[in-house]
Amino acid sequence: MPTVTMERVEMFSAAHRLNSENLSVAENKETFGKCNNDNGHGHNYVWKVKLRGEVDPVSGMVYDLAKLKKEMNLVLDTVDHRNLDKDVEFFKTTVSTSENVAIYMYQKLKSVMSNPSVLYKCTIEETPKNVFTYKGN
Ligand SMILES: Nc1nc2c(c(=O)[nH]1)N=C([C@H](O)[C@H](O)COP(=O)(O)OP(=O)(O)OP(=O)(O)O)CN2
Ligand SMILES: [Zn+2]
Repeated sequence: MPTVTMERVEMFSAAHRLNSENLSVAENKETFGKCNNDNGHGHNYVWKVKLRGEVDPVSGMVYDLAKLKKEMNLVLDTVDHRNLDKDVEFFKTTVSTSENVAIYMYQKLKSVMSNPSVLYKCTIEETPKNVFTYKGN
């Protein structure tokens, strides 16, 4: 059967602070600079989910978009209008860089998808200039 990729894009707003519990106060300042500011800062993140799979001959779809929308919303609810470091368990022990946000969103989505085998990659655009992609490996 022909293989097709499909992509859905969502946005969310969240606050965070780059700080590692494995670094001293001075090392955190040195490593993360302004992003280590005590009171944090925020982003309007863009989240792109790409699926890849065979087109089902009956439905004509790789994956039902209505289903994907619901599943992505379950993940968005955990981060949108949140403080990532304080509200999301994953980031209590993992620095909230966009590399790790991409990993979190990928793993969380995979855990709620009815057919996770078609999940190809998740991309996080922290700003239009800073873009991060995780493919699950
Ligand atoms: N590898 C990473 N480096 C940095 C990350 C990250 O997630 N991964 N994040 C940050 C900060 O959190 C911050 O989001 C950077 O944003 P911003 O200051 O807007 O980015 P730039 O400095 O590139 O923007 P300019 O417009 O060029 O000033 C930092 N590093
Ligand atoms: Zn940031």
